Amino acid sequence: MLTQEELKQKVARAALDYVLPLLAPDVVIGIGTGSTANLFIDGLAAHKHLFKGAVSSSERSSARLTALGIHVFDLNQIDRVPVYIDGADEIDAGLNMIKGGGGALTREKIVASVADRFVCIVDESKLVPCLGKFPLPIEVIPMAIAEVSRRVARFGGTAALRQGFTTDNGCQILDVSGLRIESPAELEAQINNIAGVVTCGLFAIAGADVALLSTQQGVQTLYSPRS
Ligand SMILES: O=C(CO)[C@H](O)[C@H](O)COP(=O)(O)O
Repeated sequence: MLTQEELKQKVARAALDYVLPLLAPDVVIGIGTGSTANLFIDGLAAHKHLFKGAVSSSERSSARLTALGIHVFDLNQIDRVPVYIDGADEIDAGLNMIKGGGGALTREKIVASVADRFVCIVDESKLVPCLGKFPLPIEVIPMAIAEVSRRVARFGGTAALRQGFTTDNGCQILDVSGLRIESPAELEAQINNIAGVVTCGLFAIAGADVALLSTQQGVQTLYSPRS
């Protein structure tokens, strides 16, 4: 029986196998945030001579990439990102996700939106029939915390301020529990439309294109029904 850590290592290796054929001297790849993404970064470092560099979804990942000798570009300098590799907190069969457990959801959404392909790397504990057991992170402009909390209560959720945490964008995170997420894309649009919300951690309007799912039986590849 593989541990969750071993499952993460296997999916990080599978992500490396996925990315290696895409690497070329002019290629900049997108890299996410979290323990699974970290394992991918560590494996990628051995191949740094094969590609130009990376754009990253957090200061933490940028620091790790830089320390391993992978050049990190400002996204404003880059016009093409062939692939974005990142984990998730929950993913469903339609490759809709909840992300932001590490608080990097906004930059994750930005880098993912630039990338041609979002490849989500998860262990099987993250695959759920319906999103919402994992509290939904929402990045909020600090002055709007009380009002956004009241607004999300209308969707059936209870918001808790993530204590002692400030995002890379100088904002705060509300973690919303108790949501029943039947239409993830619809809820994503509704929450993102609340004044003061930077973005919510639902990735459903544009979910992942591919998921590499690490199971006890091996790594499975799932494709988005949208693609
Ligand atoms: O969205 C994220 C960070 O904001 C991560 O992708 C998510 O929290 C999964 O992390 P891990 O790979 O450590 O389980």
